[in-house]
Amino acid sequence: MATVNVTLPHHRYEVRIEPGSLVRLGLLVREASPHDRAALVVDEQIASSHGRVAARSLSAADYDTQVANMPTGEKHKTLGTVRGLYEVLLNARLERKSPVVALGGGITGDTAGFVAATYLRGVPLVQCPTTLLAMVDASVGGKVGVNVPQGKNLIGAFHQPTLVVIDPDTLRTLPERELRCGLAECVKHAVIRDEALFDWLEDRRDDILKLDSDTMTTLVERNVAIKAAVVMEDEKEAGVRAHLNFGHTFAHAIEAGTEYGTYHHGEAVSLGMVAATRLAVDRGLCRAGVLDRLVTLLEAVGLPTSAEDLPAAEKLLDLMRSDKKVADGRIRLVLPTRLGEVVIVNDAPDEAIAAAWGALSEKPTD
Ligand SMILES: NC(=O)c1ccc[n+]([C@@H]2O[C@H](COP(=O)([O-])OP(=O)(O)OC[C@H]3O[C@@H](n4cnc5c(N)ncnc54)[C@H](O)[C@@H]3O)[C@@H](O)[C@H]2O)c1
Ligand SMILES: O=C(O)C(=O)C[C@@H](O)[C@H](O)[C@H](O)COP(=O)(O)O
Ligand SMILES: [Zn+2]
Repeated sequence: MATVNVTLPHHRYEVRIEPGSLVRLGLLVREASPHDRAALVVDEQIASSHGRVAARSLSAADYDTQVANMPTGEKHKTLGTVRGLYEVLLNARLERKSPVVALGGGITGDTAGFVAATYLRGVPLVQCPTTLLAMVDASVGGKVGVNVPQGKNLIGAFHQPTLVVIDPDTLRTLPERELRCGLAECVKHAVIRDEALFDWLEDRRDDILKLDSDTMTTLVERNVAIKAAVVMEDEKEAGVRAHLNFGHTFAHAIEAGTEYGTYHHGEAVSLGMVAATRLAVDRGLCRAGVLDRLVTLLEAVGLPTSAEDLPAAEKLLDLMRSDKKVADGRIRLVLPTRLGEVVIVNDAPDEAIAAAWGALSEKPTD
């Protein structure tokens, strides 16, 4: 069992990483957020499996638990879903001290988290991630929110959890496509902060894809530590937290530009990191060898590095202008200078960004 502490100016919480801990969820929630009632928001896909274990555990810890199913998929990370969840909480008369427990991937965590941030102006949130992506990234750091047609996560809040409970054993039921998506954010962490993690991912990728238990726990621990460190340095993205957005200005444009239906977030991030790194190479910010190693690793774990079905570059550029990092109308991009280090640039010409989009759409040559 490992615990990563997240200490912020006005709040602190534990990220508990322990195989088999889902059965003890109720007791862990009671320690962090005692009350007689709780809401369990669960991804409908896992409601009858992990959801049942979590609901039993909460009841055994004396929570009167209101279970709300969250529809699966990025298309449902909307204000419409939020409204439905508000109804459940209101009808159950949940109070200010009643925790909302989010069980599922990042889509459940972000949506239920936004509900927790706004219901009664804010109630305790417990993140219980069941995808690799949500374990290593989405469950930590307090970004919650939903998508709109204009862009990803454009409506949201910062609402830090009271507790994060990670049971890596829940990954055993995760489809392989989703495991690969989680690895995209792990590669991102390695590129922005930790060259040694990049080496380790190159070495251990087969153990990871086989879900070797010790390897998975180490993978989650190392990535949570990076995410927590960045968030502790800059909780509300006034500065370095933007580094966690490496690849995301491109990724979010892909997701919105394809109506949130074609690419999963991790896949879009994979494409986005390739585009951003190619731009960095073109602008002389980093060596071509970095791009080569990045593409090789992403492909080795089965993530996309090119896409022929993207919308036109003008549409994607337009979507990039809705990014939350835009300042004074300028697109701000996180670009690598070497493995383990990135910089923020705001002077990449549209033509250079369009060229990076164009290169992404080119068929790779053997
Ligand atoms: N808040 C943040 O800091 C942050 C960080 C990264 C990503 N995100 C957001 O997270 C979302 C992506 O999250 P995701 O990749 O977890 O997607 P997701 O929530 O859609 O989960 C992926 C799929 O796995 C299924 N699933 C979940 N757990 C399972 C399990 N244990 N066994 C079997 N199936 C399971 C789900 O039903 C879904 O089909 C995006 O909306 C992204 O914007 C947020
Ligand atoms: O926590 C952060 O900060 C991140 O940027 C993590 C990202 O992986 C995540 O996708 C996040 O939701 C993107 O942030 P956004 O502010 O661009 O929506
Ligand atoms: Zn992300």
